[in-house]
Amino acid sequence: MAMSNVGIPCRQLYIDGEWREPVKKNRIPIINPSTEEIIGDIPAATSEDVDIAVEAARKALARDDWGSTTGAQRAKYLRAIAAKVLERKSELATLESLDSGKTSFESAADMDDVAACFEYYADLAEALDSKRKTPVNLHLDSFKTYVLREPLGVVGLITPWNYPLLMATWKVAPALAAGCAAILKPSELASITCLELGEICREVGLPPGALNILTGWGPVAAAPLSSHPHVDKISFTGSVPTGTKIMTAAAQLVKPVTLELGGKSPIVVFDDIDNLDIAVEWALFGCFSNAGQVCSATSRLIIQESIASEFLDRLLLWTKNIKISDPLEEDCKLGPIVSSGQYEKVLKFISNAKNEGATILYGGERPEHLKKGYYVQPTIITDVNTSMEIWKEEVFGPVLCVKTFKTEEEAIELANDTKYGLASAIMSKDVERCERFTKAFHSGIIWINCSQPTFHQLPWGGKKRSGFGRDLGEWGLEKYLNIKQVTEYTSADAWAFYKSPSN
Ligand SMILES: NC(=O)c1ccc[n+]([C@@H]2O[C@H](COP(=O)([O-])OP(=O)(O)OC[C@H]3O[C@@H](n4cnc5c(N)ncnc54)[C@H](O)[C@@H]3O)[C@@H](O)[C@H]2O)c1
Ligand SMILES: C[N+](C)(C)CCCC=O
Ligand code: NA
Repeated sequence: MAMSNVGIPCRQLYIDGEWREPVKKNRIPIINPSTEEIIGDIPAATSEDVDIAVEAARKALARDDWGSTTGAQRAKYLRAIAAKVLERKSELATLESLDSGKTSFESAADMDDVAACFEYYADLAEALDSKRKTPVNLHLDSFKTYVLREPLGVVGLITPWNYPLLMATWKVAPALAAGCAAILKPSELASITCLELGEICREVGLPPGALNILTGWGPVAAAPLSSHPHVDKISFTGSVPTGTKIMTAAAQLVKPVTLELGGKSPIVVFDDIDNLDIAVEWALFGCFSNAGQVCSATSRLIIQESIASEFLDRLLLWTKNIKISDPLEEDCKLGPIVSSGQYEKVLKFISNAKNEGATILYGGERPEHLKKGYYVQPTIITDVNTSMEIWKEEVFGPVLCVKTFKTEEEAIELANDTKYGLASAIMSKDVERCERFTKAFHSGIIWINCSQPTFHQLPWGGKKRSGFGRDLGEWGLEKYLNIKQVTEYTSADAWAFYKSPSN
């Protein structure tokens, strides 16, 4: 096992710019999924702490040092956060790997993305100043009108464990750029780096209450945000069942929500591809990176029959070549699943597929050389039909299922044969065909001749059961703004709708 000399910080809840013990004083153990050992603990917030954090956020909005800031002033904080993340990049990346099982390469890439995302929203915060007040010309003498873009208020940000700090950043950075006050609730399965974000905010002097970070169990520490009368919006990334609960609770208060949920995304490969190995690598990366714990994982390979056998042969060779090890080991390409619960779920999906008559072409088990840790081999499943669970449900593990097609019509039908609609990928050198598929795919993200590359300038989100609303890009900022129209009557004349009693 690779050793790490990075210590796990012992933190409290980050509320109102300081570390505070949870009211009920409870803590949750941190488990390293590679060793199954307890390596520390995190505070477990309850609704009492949520109330205190919401109050701190309200006060921050009412105070000049946060509530009256310009975008340019907020940008300075965002840039300072980005700089601190880069300063601590190697330590934060190691913490992310220890907590979530993510390979050190992927954790380091996440930290670069985190810093770049804060920088990007710093740019947008600055740009917001010139758009804060936009006149609207009605071509009327008697009215002057304009539109204000204001911070929406107090926002609850509830995030998952698969990209712990990155998924939090996709929400925290635009929320702060917009001038909102936020309460972040990261996943209980991986919260360490999000708590460190609290320390970074403290160090850069972010005004107290602008960002509060509550760790804890979802139903106890996050659910009260959805039903809190003083939380103006919930932005959520996570599973469909939790998203449904959040939307139900928020609906009682007509509270807006953004839901970034799961997926069962297709990757369609045509026989006109120039280079088999290049396509094979994208298929692999699309499903096995981050141990398949990716909402947009292209976990259904839909391959043209004419090249299926050759493609699968190459796929097997590449898959066997993946280094599975402790995530901190050099060149590790596949670490463990995040927790024992998720590990059991992934294994159950594989055994159900077998029981339903599918073939486990490769993998499906714990790698022999790893006796401890929540490791699953990269798994390829064939002889799949469209009524099987493995075709329909999100596994959130390194499990690829394969189906073949003959015609383009059949391919698109298979691709869209899902309740989800997050991402879709096509591999083909035929430009017009790629355009046809771009239009025909029912999803919010399209990848052409690749799978997974993500840029923070572009909108991220899905349709159907994958949710609605968008993170990232200008769309990721807009949802934290209240659009306020202002109409001023500028005429000296009476309105003259009613008869004046003095006449
Ligand atoms: N679309 C995307 O961008 C995206 C990105 C990452 C993950 N995901 C999805 O997330 C899922 C995996 O993440 P997960 O297991 O952490 O999801 P999850 O739904 O179990 O948990 C997500 C968050 O919700 C909280 N939560 C749990 N119960 C809650 C409740 N009753 N009310 C409010 N919050 C509650 C959890 O504590 C956690 O912080 C997968 O389905 C995956 O596809 C989607
Ligand atoms: C495509 N990325 C960068 C892996 C991000 C996926 C976010 C959701 O799991
Ligand atoms: Na963990």
